[in-house]
Amino acid sequence: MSEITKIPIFVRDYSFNVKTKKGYKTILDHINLSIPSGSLVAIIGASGAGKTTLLNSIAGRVSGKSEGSILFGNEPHSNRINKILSYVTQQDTMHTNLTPRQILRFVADLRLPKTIKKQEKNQIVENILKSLQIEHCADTIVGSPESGIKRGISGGEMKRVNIGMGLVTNPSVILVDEPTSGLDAQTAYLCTSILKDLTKDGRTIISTIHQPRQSIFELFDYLVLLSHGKLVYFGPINEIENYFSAIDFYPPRNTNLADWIIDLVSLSEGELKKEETINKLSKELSVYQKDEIQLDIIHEEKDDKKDDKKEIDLNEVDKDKEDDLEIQDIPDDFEDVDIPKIANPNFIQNNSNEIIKGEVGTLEFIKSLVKYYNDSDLMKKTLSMKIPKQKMDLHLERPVNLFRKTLILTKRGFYGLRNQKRYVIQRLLQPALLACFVGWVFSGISNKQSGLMDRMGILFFTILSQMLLSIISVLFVLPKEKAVFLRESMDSAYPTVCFFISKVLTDLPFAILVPTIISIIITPITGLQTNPKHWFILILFCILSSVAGSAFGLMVSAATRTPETALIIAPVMLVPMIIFCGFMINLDNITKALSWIQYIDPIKYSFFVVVKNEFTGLKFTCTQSELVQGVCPITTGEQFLKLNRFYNVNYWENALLMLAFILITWSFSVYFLSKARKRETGR
Ligand SMILES: Nc1ncnc2c1ncn2[C@@H]1O[C@H](COP(=O)(O)OP(=O)(O)OP(=O)(O)O)[C@@H](O)[C@H]1O
Repeated sequence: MSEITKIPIFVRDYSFNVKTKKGYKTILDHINLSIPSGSLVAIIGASGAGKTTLLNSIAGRVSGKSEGSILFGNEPHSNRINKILSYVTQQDTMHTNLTPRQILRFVADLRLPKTIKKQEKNQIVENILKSLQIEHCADTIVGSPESGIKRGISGGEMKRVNIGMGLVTNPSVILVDEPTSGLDAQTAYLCTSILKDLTKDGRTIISTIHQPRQSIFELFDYLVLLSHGKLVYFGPINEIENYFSAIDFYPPRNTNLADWIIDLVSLSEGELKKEETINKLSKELSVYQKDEIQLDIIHEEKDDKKDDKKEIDLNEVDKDKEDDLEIQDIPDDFEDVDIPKIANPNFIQNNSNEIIKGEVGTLEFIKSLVKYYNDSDLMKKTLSMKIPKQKMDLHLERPVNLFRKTLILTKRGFYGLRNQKRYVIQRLLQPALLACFVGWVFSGISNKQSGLMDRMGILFFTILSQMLLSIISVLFVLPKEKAVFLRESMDSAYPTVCFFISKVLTDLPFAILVPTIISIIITPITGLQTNPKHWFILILFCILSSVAGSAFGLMVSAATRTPETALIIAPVMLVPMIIFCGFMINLDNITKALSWIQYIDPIKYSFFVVVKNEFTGLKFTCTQSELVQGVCPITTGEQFLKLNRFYNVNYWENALLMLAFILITWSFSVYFLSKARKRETGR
C-alpha cells in the first residue's frame, strides 16, 4: 500500500445555515480551525452545539447555505479528496449476515485499486483485524437478533468493525461520529486508543465525542469546543486548564475536565427556560426568533445607548412587543421565568474579572467567552498557520471497473445467504408448505362443471402467491441492505446501478426456485394438466410473476424511507392489481375510469396465460344436477375460454408485457435509490 499523505485541515470563517420556516438558522458561526496532520481531534459541546454539523461539513456531507472555506491541504472537498477521506458513522451499519473478515475483504475488493493483488488485500484486512483487536471474532457472524439473524459479536467489536471498514483504503483523514457511544468505559478507551495509534503515521482523525472519561479525553491532541454553533476553544488539550485559569476558572479537583468545560459553556436550565419562553412568545407574536443574534437585534433596537450592554431584559422585550403590536395577551408562564442567580455552583467566578461578563450559564457569559477566544493568542496561532501552496500528491490509483464491482456485490450477497442457511431453508420451505396445503384443499379436482371454478381458483392462487411471497421477502430485506448501500454511497464505493443489479441477481435463485417448487407440488396433487408443454408454460409464468413481484417490492422499498411506510403503501397498490386481474370481476364490467389498471397489471397478464394454458385441450362433463335443460353447458376448455375472454390470449405477447412491467419497475427502483442516495450524500 502507498504511504499516507499527510493532510492538514483548515477551516476558515466557516458558517453554516439551514433554511427553516422562519428563515435561515445559523448552526455554525464563523469557525476557524487549523488542524495539523497526524492529530487526534475531539469535537465536544452540549447537545445541539453543532458537533455533528461541523463533522459533516468537513466531510462535505451537508446541504445548506455555507460561507467560508474548509480546505484539505489547499484543496476544498471534491471527489479526489473523498478518495482519501473516510467517514465512520455513529450507527454500525454493515451486513449483519457476514463475518468481520468477510465484511472487510469485500470492502477491500470493492474499494482498493485493481493493481493490488488478492493476497495483498487479504494481508491488509488481517492487519486491520489485528490492529483493531478483533482477530478472535473475525469469523463469527456479526449477527442481529432483531432481524432474525442469530446474535454474534459484541457491540464494542461491532464498533471496531465499523472503524475497520473506514480503514481499508488507508485514508489520510478519518472523521468519526461518536465512536464511543453505547460502549462500556473499557471498550470506549480501547476504541479511542486505537484511533490514537492510527494517527501515528500521519493520519488526521477528527471525532465528535460525548461525555468522554478523563482517561479517554487525554488521548486527544486537540479540542474543538462548541457552544450554540460558536467556537469557544480550539487548541491543544493540555492547554485547556491554563487557558481558562487565565480568566479565573479552575476545574475543581478530581473533576472530569471534559464534563467541566461542557458545563461551563452550556446554558443553564433557567436560561434554556428563558429561551424556550422566548420561543413560545415569538410564536404568539410571530416576530421574534429564539436565537441569540435576533435577541441582540431586539435589544439594540430597544436601547441604542446601551450598545455594550449584552444583558437581555425579558420584561422589556415583552413590553416593547406589546406596544408595537398591540397584543395584550402574553403567555402566563412568561412572567414566571425564574432564572437562578448562580447558574451552576461548580463554577466559582471571580467578580473582579473584567473580560468575562455575565454569570455562568447565561448567553452573555457564553458570548464573552467567544469574544475572549477570538481575541486570544490561540486564535492568532490558528490563523497564522500557513495553508500550503502546492497541490498534494494523493497517490490515487484506478479503482476496479463497474462490471467487477457488480460481481463483487453479487458475491457478497451470496456469501450472506450462505451464512444464513436457516433463512434460506425457511424461504424454500414456506412455499412448499403453502403448496402442500393448497394442493390438499383442491386435491382431486374434477372434470365436472364445478371443477371449472376450482381450476380457476388454483391458478389464481398459484400466480398470486408468487407475487406476494416475492414482495414480502423484498420489503423485509431491502431496507437493511439499503442502509448499507447508503453508507457505502457516502464513500462513493460503487454506483447505484451496480448495487441494484447485484440485488436482482442475488434474488434470482429464489425467483426461480420458489415458483418451481409451488407448481411442481400443486400440479400433480390437484390434477392440473401435467404434460411438459403445459408444465413449462405454467412454471415460466410463475417465474415471471415472481420476478415481477420482487421488482414491485424493490420499487416500493426504494421509494419509501422506512419499511413501515413500504408496508402501508405496497398493499394499497397491490389490491387494485388483484381486483383487476380477471378472476374477481369480469373485465368488461369495469367502469371506464378504472379500466386502464388492467393494462399495467402483471397478475392479469400471467393469470390469463395460465388459464388458457390449463383449459386448452380439456374435456368437461356434467352431473345430473348441472345439466341446463338437459344440456351440459360447457364440454370443452376452449368453450370456457371463449365465454370468459381468455381465448385470444397470446402467450408470448403477455410474456413481453410482463418483461416490460419488470423493466419499467426496475428502472423506477434505480431512480428512487439514486434519489435516496442524493438525499443522503448530496451526490
Ligand atoms: N437540517 C437542519 N434543519 C434544522 N435544524 C438543524 C438541521 N441540522 C441541524 N440542526 C440544528 O442545529 C443544531 C446542531 O445540530 P447537531 O446535530 O450538529 O448538534 P450536536 O452537537 O451534534 O448534537 P447532539 O450531541 O445532540 O447530537 C441543533 O439545534 C439541530 O436541531
